Amino acid sequence: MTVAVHLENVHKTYNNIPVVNDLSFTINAGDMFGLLGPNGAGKSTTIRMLTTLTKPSQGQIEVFGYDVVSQPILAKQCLGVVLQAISVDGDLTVWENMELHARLHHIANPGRQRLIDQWLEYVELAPRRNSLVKTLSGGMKRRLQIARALLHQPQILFLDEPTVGLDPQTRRRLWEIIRDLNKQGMTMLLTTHYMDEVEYLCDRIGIMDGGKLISLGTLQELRSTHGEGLVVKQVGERWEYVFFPTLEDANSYLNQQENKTGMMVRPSNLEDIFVELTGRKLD
Ligand SMILES: Nc1ncnc2c1ncn2[C@@H]1O[C@H](COP(=O)(O)OP(=O)(O)OP(=O)(O)O)[C@@H](O)[C@H]1O
Repeated sequence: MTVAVHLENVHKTYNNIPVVNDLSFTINAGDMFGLLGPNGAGKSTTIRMLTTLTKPSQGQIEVFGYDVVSQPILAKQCLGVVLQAISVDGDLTVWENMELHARLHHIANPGRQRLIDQWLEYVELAPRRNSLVKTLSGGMKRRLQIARALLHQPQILFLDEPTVGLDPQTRRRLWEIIRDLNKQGMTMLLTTHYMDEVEYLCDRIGIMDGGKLISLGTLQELRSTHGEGLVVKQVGERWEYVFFPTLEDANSYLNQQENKTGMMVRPSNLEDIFVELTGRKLD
């Protein structure tokens, strides 16, 4: 199994304040990995370190075997990145944005034109190739960012909150693109604070809070660790959640109760686990 990303005891501090704290995990080639966490958890900082945009204060990061600090150029050749802020130039056309990026990556013709055509076609922006980027919708700009990030044929794509601020239909469309790229063999790491996004897209999930990785695994592994069955109890004005190893355990607990008023059993989900781990809900 080829290792795509490896972080070992990674720390990042800004003005002596830790924002990423002792992060260690591995992503294998072909994985679709989701980093879930609330605002300020350290997800963007982690992506910035992984993509050589900022250096870790401590620890080691490798992308496809290349150290991001000592071999940044080689690491950058393997990776594509779609940052949270729309980073395409609004005063250039779609085509010019692609062309500029391709030239920056020293992609020579005739291959350059073919690759631009291919990726614009893929993200369904070919009909808008001569439009100024500032005239595109948010979803189109995001798709352009993705097409641009794929031009130099990276092995891994990093997406920082790719669907934030997009309407539900546009989100779904982007999800299909992300999923399809992964099916074609592209390793993906995406950050998000949307539960449904990780549940729908990701085969492994890392939960970050306060700069730390507080849980890691597949959804099924997380559910097995924290409990697959849940009893929800109404206590006065609030709801109390009690985890049980299995749904049957939760049911038998409920059956033993004399007064079952305000109690309900259901399978646990990612949101329950997140709330259990962090003590709060995501926005
Ligand atoms: N350049 C910087 N200088 C100082 N503090 C920073 C800098 N970049 C990030 N931080 C701080 O680091 C913490 C983590 O921020 P980060 O953007 O990595 O979190 P996040 O999980 O991606 O959240 P969001 O979803 O809001 O982007 C925050 O408290 C943020 O204010």
